[in-house]
Amino acid sequence: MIQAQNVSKAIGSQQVLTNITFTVGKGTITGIVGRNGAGKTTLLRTMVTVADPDRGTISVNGEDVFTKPEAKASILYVDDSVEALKNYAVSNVVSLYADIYPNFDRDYFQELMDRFQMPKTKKLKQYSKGQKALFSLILAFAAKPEYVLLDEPTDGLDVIIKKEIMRFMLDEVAKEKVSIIIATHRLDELESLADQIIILTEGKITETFQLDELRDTYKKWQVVYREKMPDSLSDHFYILQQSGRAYTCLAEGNLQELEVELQKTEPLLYEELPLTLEDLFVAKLGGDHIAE
Ligand SMILES: Nc1ncnc2c1ncn2[C@@H]1O[C@H](COP(=O)(O)OP(=O)(O)OP(=O)(O)O)[C@@H](O)[C@H]1O
Repeated sequence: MIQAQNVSKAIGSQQVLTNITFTVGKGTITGIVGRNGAGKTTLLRTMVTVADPDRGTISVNGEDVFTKPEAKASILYVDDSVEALKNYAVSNVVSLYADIYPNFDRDYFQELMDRFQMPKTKKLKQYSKGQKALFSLILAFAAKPEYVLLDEPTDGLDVIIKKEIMRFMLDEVAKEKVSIIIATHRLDELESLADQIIILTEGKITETFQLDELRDTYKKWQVVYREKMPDSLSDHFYILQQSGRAYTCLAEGNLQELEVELQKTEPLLYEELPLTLEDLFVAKLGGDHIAE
């Protein structure tokens, strides 16, 4: 388990992180979502001690990462540093990783290279931007860390590869019990992936959501009335969209009771629709916090 407690950091005169507190459990995926400049990268860099906090602590399984090097060694941060190695041969970069990370698994590395059909080039610079991003991920997971921190991991990747990577990450979490923390400004990419979402706004955590709990408390329905939706429903039903007499709404609370309430209003028809993260965010935060 990683725990950040009251982490604060200023860069120059700017307060970049303020009282950041959260927990990441073993074998889970956490999304840190925020707009550009919200402090996501600074938070990840602090977690791997590249940046020092002014206050607060970060621990792995109870051990402080700043005082216990072995605690830090279980976290691997994937940024764009592969770009800096672009003049190196692929084999040299693999050797470098194998030297740094004692659990690096060369067979698994090769398996992943084949799975993602990575071209057998000699130099890293022969990879496209997307292939370099993919290569960084392959290196990271082949190193078999306990925690992987990813900064905008799917930037520059096409839709098909993105989907494959999402599936791959879910497999890794299920199979290897690795925990993944993804910093992103794309909420939609965390759909059906994250267990927990942390919203970072101007360096502060403004919301933390456990997705299981959210899905137990919300339901989305499309409801059509002969005339309009009765006012009696509006307290527990958040209208996401209205088109004439058809409403797409989100119900919050005791969902069984609310469905009975809905039936009592005798709609012409109503049906349940799949819930998306974006719906939840619009309902919960009024749309202001959706990172675009
Ligand atoms: N080395 C630095 N010098 C000065 N300011 C910095 C430095 N690094 C970060 N900042 C400032 O800290 C704030 C947070 O930056 P950070 O890169 O952590 O945000 P981010 O959420 O990762 O943004 P993005 O989504 O654009 O990558 C920004 O306002 C940025 O300008």
